[in-house]
Amino acid sequence: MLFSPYTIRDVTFKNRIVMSPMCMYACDREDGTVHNWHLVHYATRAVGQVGLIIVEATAVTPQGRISARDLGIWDDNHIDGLRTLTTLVHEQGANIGIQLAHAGRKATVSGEIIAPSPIPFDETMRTPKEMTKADIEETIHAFQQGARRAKEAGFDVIEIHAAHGYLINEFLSPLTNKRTDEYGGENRYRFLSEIIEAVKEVWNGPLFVRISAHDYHPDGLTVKDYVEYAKQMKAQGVDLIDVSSGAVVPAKIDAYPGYQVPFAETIRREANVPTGAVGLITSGLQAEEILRNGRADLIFIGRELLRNPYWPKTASSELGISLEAPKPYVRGW
Ligand SMILES: Cc1cc2nc3c(=O)[nH]c(=O)nc-3n(C[C@H](O)[C@H](O)[C@H](O)COP(=O)(O)O)c2cc1C
Repeated sequence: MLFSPYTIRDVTFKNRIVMSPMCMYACDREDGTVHNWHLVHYATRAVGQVGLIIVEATAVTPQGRISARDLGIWDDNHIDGLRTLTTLVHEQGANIGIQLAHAGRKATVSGEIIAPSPIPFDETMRTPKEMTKADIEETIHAFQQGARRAKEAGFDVIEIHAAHGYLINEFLSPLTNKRTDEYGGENRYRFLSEIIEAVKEVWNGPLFVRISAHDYHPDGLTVKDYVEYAKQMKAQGVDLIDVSSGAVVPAKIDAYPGYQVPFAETIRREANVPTGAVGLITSGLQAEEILRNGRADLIFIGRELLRNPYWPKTASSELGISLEAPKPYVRGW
């Protein structure tokens, strides 16, 4: 199944292997524009026969950057570089998506940082400003403008980053959202809901949302809560939930092969929505097991693709499948 195509809306990925979004902190001029590094890095994984490449967390506002060297999509000037990137990846036969992100209280750029509530991540981080209604509206609009620019740049998929303790995740979790207005309490989902709505006004392609399905804290959210959120996302037209976990509050995570797969499986079964599995998936057999047992629909590979851009080739050999080579490589494949 790993090498069978998968269709969402009008886009068909040639296999189920997804390059997980990974920050490169490689913008040269600290202005968020695509650098040669990004072109080489992503195109290499396309040559390596990854079906769908999801470009790293890309900031929808300058203050929403995790670091000053993050990619950005807050200005129309970013579109040209991103279009060069999508063209290059398409030429190598892969699909390409982008992760739209706002770091919230985990932003490390200079200037004010914002979050649903004025609570710092830990003692080393700054205290964020509590967002006003106007801040919330502006940020939702920034996600919409980011989606519009992603469309103009030629991306096939948009992934909204609602995981890892960044801004949207901070609204979802009761550990970080202490608001008493209509974005807090029972309505912690509202911010994400309004972002999805705003994005869908300008984007009708495949839409993924990455979540942290467990807060790893006694008072935090668990996968049960995320089954309910996932049902709402599905009702709003989200096509796939990319299931990660943690990083909302400092907590030790016991990471072992496939440690997050049970979350993807539970959400897939109980919310009846396609899921992506991610986290220490490093072998073809492991990926095949996840797909065949109906635990997820797509397999996201992170660090293993940093070590080995030809991982799809490695996985196909492991599964005894012959994978077509890029033409110039036929003699050595
Ligand atoms: C260098 C690096 C950068 C990352 N940046 C992002 C990111 O931009 N967005 C995101 O959702 N996850 C990010 N992650 C998490 C990965 O996408 C992935 O979920 C995680 O590494 C677990 O998968 P793996 O065991 O296959 O690496 C990053 C991970 C690494 C190692």
